Amino acid sequence: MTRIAVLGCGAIGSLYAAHLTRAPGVEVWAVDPWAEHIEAIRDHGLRVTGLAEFTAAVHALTDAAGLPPCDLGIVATKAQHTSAAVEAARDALKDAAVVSVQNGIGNEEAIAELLPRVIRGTIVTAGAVTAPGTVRYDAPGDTWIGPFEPSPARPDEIALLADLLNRGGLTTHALPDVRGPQWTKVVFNAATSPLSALTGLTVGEVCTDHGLRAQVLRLIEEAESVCERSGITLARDPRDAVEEAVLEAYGHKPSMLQDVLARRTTEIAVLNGGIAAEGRRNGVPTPAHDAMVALVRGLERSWERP
Ligand SMILES: NC(=O)C1=CN([C@@H]2O[C@H](COP(=O)(O)OP(=O)(O)OC[C@H]3O[C@@H](n4cnc5c(N)ncnc54)[C@H](OP(=O)(O)O)[C@@H]3O)[C@@H](O)[C@H]2O)C=CC1
Ligand SMILES: CC(C)(CO)C(=O)C(=O)O
Repeated sequence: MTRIAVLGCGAIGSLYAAHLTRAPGVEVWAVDPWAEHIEAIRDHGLRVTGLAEFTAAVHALTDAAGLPPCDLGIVATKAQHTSAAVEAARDALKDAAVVSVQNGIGNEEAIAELLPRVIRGTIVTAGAVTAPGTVRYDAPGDTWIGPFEPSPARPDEIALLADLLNRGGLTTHALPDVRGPQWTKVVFNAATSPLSALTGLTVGEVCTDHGLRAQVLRLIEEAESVCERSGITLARDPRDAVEEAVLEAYGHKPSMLQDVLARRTTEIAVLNGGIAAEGRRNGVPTPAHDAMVALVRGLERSWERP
């Protein structure tokens, strides 16, 4: 039996937790502070709607102190909660290989500060929690996992996680180096999510609006210059990811827009902020990404008004 902890049981954590229960010999434990959601999962199971329709039996907790020792961990909180979530689950995960399925740059570094064996991950799966205990699966998408170079998980652990995700129904690729797919996703998110968050438009609406599309392309070009200078080879042209999003996820509200609608702090610091920081390290100017950071931070600040 493989015991897997999922830290953060929101949209992505719920999708990964539910699908993993479909792999043979897996026990899934999910942790999330949202008491109503956890109670609904305990009482009725975790319900998936949309692209897949099933209900999964997941052990659900509001406090990571109740986790048993686990073989694998999946971090699916927003980036700003990574350290707190992993710290709380540290005992249960001390012998586990732990993957980040989050967006942005720096989550693996945060996990590796607390745990010894880390898996770099990136995903294109999309969804949203629609009611306590229910997650809607919005867009299909692959998952890429591989060693986090400074504190790598063992190859057999990475292969096991890939196998279980595949058997659970989430197409997963285990690669020796996941930086290309990860940066491709980061560039896509940074080029589209803040524009969605600032306008309230879905990813498809942003990418098909004449004026906004020009900004999307400008953000992509700027990020490509950063990657080029840093020696990061993107796995694909981010413009193709934009076309794909229009076709496959037109109506999806990116998680950054979901945050803005709920007036929660966004992940702008690890998306556009991550690209801008990498640019600064290597002397590549990033005025368009800097503007996105300033605008989204300004929006967040406006919520502080009484
Ligand atoms: N939604 C999507 O379609 C996609 C999201 N992603 C990425 O996946 C990651 C997760 O996003 P998403 O699922 O949308 O986010 P959600 O906000 O839906 O879920 C995150 C959950 O983590 C919980 N949480 C906060 N702090 C802790 C903690 N200390 N321990 C355990 N749980 C905690 C949150 O609770 P609370 O709300 O109370 O803070 C929330 O329920 C992000 O990095 C996002 O960018 C990637 C691809 C697509
Ligand atoms: C699904 C996708 C790609 C949409 O932009 C995403 O990563 C998000 O919602 O944060």
